[in-house]
Amino acid sequence: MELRIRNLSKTYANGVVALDKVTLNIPPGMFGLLGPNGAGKSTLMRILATLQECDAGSVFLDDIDVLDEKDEVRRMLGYLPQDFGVYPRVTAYELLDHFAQLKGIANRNRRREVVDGLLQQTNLFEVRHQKLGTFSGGMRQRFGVAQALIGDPQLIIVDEPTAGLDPQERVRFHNLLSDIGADKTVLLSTHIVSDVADLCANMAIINKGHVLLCGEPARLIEGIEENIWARFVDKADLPLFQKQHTVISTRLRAGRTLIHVYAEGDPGMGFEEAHASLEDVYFATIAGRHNFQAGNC
Ligand SMILES: Nc1ncnc2c1ncn2[C@@H]1O[C@H](COP(=O)(O)OP(=O)(O)OP(=O)(O)O)[C@@H](O)[C@H]1O
Repeated sequence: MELRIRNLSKTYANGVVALDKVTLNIPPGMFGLLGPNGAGKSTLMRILATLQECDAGSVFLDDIDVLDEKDEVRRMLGYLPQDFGVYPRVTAYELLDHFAQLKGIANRNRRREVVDGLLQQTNLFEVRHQKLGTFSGGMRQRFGVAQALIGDPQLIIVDEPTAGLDPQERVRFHNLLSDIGADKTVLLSTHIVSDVADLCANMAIINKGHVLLCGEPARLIEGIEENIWARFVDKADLPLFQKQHTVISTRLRAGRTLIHVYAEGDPGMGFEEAHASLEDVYFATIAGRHNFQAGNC
């Protein structure tokens, strides 16, 4: 299913503009919504998940009016919120069974089939009788996906799912999401660029309630290919470089400081053209230097 968001706006009572005329097309497959903390991602996710009202705009899931036909949307939707909490003293099986009841799967045998299937899909079948309080962060997130998948939803929304996971757990979680994304519409909100680089066929960058950029990651990288320059600098000289150039990232490489700058042409001073990455696209966009648009948002 395709999600079409048009001019969606939301201002909180305290005057914070969380979303300002957000327009996006989200086709089937994995779509990454990337932005720093406070960008408006969770607000957007909650509105799409029918948990929060917007002030203006429209959202359609194929021909379902998301803002109006909430019950209809809820039947199609699986949602893993950012602050997904579990009852620590209940087992994975028990809680999933409970959620399945709430989702209206009344028949016991059918429910068992669904719950067992989801536990297997999320690799939790072996630990299904363990209490959720004993689960690692990665296991809890996979459990969160299992509950989001009850009822075979066509649209799945996951909000910041890999924060706090160790590298192995992240890989497992990514594999699970990419399996799901093969035949559903999956909207993944994150501030971790590599999550999007690894998983998403399409993406958008959002900051301060505005969509700054959208398109296919590979094409967005192509669009910035000639504008990213790199060099090592002494840490003490960093403020000087920041004054003279658009420094979009600073990182340590084996104890030395490597900077990437955005420039239309060769900035001289020993810079070399760098192999651009999605991280460069992201930081250049957030820094306001880059607004190449590949495709329609
Ligand atoms: N209930 C609320 N009342 C007032 N302001 C809010 C409320 N919820 C969010 N905000 C503000 O709206 C802006 C967008 O917040 P939102 O949580 O949607 O961003 P985010 O991109 O999901 O960030 P994070 O990853 O930190 O959750 C922020 O400035 C935030 O402080």
